[in-house]
Amino acid sequence: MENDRYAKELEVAVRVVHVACALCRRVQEKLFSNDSDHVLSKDDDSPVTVAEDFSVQATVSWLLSSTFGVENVSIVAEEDIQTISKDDSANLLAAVVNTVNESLALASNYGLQSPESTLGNSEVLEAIRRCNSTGGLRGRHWILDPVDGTLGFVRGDQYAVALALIEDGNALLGVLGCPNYPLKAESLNYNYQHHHETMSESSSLVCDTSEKGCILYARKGSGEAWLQPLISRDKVLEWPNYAQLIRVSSVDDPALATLCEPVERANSNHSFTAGLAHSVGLRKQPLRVHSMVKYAAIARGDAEIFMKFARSGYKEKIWDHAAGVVIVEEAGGVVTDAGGRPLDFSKGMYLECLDRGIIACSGITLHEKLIAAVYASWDSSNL
Ligand SMILES: Nc1ncnc2c1ncn2[C@@H]1O[C@H](COP(=O)(O)OS(=O)(=O)O)[C@@H](OP(=O)(O)O)[C@H]1O
Ligand SMILES: [Mg+2]
Repeated sequence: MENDRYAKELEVAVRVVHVACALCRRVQEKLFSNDSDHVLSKDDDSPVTVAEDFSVQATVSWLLSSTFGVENVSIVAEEDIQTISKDDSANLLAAVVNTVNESLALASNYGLQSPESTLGNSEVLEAIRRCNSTGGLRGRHWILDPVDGTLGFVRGDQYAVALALIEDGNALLGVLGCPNYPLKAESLNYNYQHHHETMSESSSLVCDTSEKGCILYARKGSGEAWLQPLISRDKVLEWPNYAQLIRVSSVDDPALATLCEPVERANSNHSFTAGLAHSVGLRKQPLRVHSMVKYAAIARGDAEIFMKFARSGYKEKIWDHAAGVVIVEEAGGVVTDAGGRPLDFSKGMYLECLDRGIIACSGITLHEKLIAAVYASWDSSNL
């Protein structure tokens, strides 16, 4: 039956992302209790929790392979095996193996199989190495960003675990774990560190922990996007875990619409997007949000527009978008490049054919206005 297609894959993917989010929350708790061993540096010098990235990648890889069979699982993921296989990476590997085993031991709480015995170095390395697919036009591939928005993660702000399934180049399933996105978002400027300080000052707020963090997911063509709360660590995940349907905002008046964009100027040209925003009549201050939580915000109706215009020469990666695009589209939104074309996930690891930038909107009215504004202003921009 058409409706049952990919139902198992989607359920497993959501359960796996629950495990990954629980892992991230544990690491982040350690990070903010002054355990700074977790903060290492990536080759590009951006602060990043390298151990965390590898741990999530190994955990997701092991769980998908044990559920569907190693031979049936191809994964395209952000982290490659080089960094962790170096001779001087023994401490990093030990930390990762430890975190992976802690996480997998809890997998049965999420309805997944835990390993019969703890994994050794070589098994964890093998799980990471298996994520070496490059995707493409043929076959079925899982697309994973283990920790998207690493800056947001180290700042105690927004970050996401993103898992998508593409088949023959089409993004079919999207799952976004957003561990710091409150279920009832008064503000996307929500800050984890501040939240914890406030909680320790006031015991009456302790019950709020269950209100923090959610997973969004959707299957392409279903016309439905769902949100589940994360569960606290002493609970067992009962499917479908209070899943609720989500829908994009119905606001189509630019004066009332909220724009979301990357925090870092290096990742998107803020002055160009400000020009577009002004020319279509946006009046509100833009929200700068780390990670694919921007897609989650559009899908949930907390904002109406997401735009990203990277500097020329930067190639967008499929794992930074695939899960978010499926969820926004099924929640009723529109996502294209700046030429109005759908994002093409069939060209390998990169969005090779991307025209200039990405525009995601809650509806077609805002989207058409923005595309027209890009055409009107592109030539005078310096991008
Ligand atoms: N120069 C440049 N331009 C555009 N995009 C870049 C660039 N460098 C990195 N990246 C990718 O952007 C991902 C983070 O995007 P965000 O929207 O979360 O950025 S921001 O933190 O809000 O500024 C980030 O994902 P993560 O590495 O998973 O955090 C990168 O894949
Ligand atoms: Mg990313």
